[in-house]
Amino acid sequence: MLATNNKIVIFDTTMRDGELTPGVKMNLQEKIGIAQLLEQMGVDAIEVGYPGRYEKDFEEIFEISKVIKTSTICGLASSDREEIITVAQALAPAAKARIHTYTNVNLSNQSRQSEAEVLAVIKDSISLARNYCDDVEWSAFDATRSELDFLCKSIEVAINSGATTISIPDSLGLMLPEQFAQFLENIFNKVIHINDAIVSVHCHDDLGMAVENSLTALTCGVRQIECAINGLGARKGNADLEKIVQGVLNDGEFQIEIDTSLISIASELVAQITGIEKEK
Ligand SMILES: CC(C)C(=O)C(=O)O
Repeated sequence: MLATNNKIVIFDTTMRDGELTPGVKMNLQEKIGIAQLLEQMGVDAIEVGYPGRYEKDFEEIFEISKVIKTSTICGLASSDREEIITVAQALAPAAKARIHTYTNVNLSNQSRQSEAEVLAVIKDSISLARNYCDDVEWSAFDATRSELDFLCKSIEVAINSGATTISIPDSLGLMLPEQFAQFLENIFNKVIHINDAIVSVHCHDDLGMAVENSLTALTCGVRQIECAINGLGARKGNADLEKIVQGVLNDGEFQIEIDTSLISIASELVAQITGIEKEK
């Protein structure tokens, strides 16, 4: 069943996935400047870092959580207990906090765990995150290379365990728009409680399809798009925030609350900090 609400949540990952762009590192002051501009712009959720993996990200999330009031501040963790507790501690000062936790659902990638074990990991990690935070996003890492029935079972467990946003990443950017739409439609048809959570997409641009795939996803019921200023992100990057916002506005069917006049200022600021100009 399709979602009926037409509000699109804009989730920015310039400072988390964007920091995986080859050669890019941002310091605390730079991240504070970017976060303030994203907040002014009206970005709903700002992902600042991954403190379980990168020590410097703890202080960045903690300090940015003190200054940002209207946008949700988000930090990433794997399903590991210590990583979830660390991100919860980093988010402690936030007015609006989100724990984003992920689990690899492509079992062909890891022969160590059975389906039942992975489902238990999903349940335990999300339940733990919910003890700290009412707003928990769960990402099905490598979803587009996973087995569909297992992916759907995983999503059902994630929702039943308290995830409020479910993200379906195209982690390696392998999908073409029609394929991705069919894949998402299958998920919406098979997961019984899918409309109890906001469904998100996180598309990588390896085939140059991140923006098109993300916008196509809206017609399938997706209501959050993960994107980055100047399309920064691992390998070829993530969906470019400016193109996503413009695409949503042009469509006219969805509601979005972004001050578009600030996007070029953010683009220039991020280009100056990273040394990477936006591709036209
Ligand atoms: C952790 C997840 C969201 C990710 O970055 C990816 O799948 O690309």
